[in-house]
Amino acid sequence: MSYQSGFIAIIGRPNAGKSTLMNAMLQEKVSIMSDKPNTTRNNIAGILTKADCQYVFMDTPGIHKPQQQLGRVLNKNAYTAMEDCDCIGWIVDGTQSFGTGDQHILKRIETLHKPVVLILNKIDCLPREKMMKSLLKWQTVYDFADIVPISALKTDNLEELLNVFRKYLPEGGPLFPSEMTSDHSLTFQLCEIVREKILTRTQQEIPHSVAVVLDSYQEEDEKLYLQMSIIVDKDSQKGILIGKQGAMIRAIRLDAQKEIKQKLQRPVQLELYVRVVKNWRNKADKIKEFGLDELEDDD
Ligand SMILES: Nc1nc2c(ncn2[C@@H]2O[C@H](COP(=O)(O)OP(=O)(O)OP(=O)(O)O)[C@@H](O)[C@H]2O)c(=O)[nH]1
Repeated sequence: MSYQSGFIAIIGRPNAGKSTLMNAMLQEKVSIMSDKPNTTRNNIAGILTKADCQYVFMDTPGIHKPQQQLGRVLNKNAYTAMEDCDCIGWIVDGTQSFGTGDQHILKRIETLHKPVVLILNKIDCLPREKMMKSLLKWQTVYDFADIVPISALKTDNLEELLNVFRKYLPEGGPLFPSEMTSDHSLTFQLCEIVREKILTRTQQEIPHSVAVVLDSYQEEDEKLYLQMSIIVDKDSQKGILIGKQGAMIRAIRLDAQKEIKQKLQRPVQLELYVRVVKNWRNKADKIKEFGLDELEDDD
């Protein structure tokens, strides 16, 4: 039997469960996850290699109505993945009904003429009757190549989803080495771990206002010394992130340090600094500098 390989863009509204799904399919954490919308900012490739097939999943930022330049860049990252893939996996939160956000995604999809698999997620929260109703509704929305109900969180029906995706991958050899699970650098992954811990511990505007960059990376014997900057766009946010007597930043540092240690299987010392770059989310050069706009800006 011949080998198949190709790109699958996992798209959807913020919080639909894109990153949870991708990590569950890969059985490895390649994308950070949180209950805050717009957790994912970059297109992240997660690579799953099987004996006769290689899936390259693109986890994309949630498509939303942008308020800032950063929001426009995030949407653009998602649209590019949709244009460049072999198959689109549109994931929706099954507990929510079809809304204007979905309408917007639909309009984009209609222009692309690609196979679209509708993934009805969070069925662990849906009584069977509601799930059937929802499936019927989605069938009327578009001529989907397939519709697959799943729970990304409970890893329910994921084998079926992989079998469905496979139908739409072209014949061809592996696109990446079989041992590779992500296309992002270690630096990117380490900064994302820190950002995830910030998202988990903070509320309101903070999660959307931060960027994390690596300032220095040094190895001494076995130990790794990392210095990172957390960028925020207002002085008041700096105060919140540092917290009372430094309690918040200490907690974030310890959470992140623990996960980085586990990931790298070696001793790690992490230092974090909070810097204010006023209104950075509206500055194209800063968005690029912080690694969020990987693409040429053509609109
Ligand atoms: N109950 C339930 N919760 C889920 C499921 N999948 C994801 N979630 C939760 O939904 C929230 C958002 O999940 P993410 O995977 O970060 O969503 P996302 O679509 O990547 O979000 P953005 O990066 O903001 O676009 C998290 O709190 C997840 O735990 C599921 O199958 N069932």
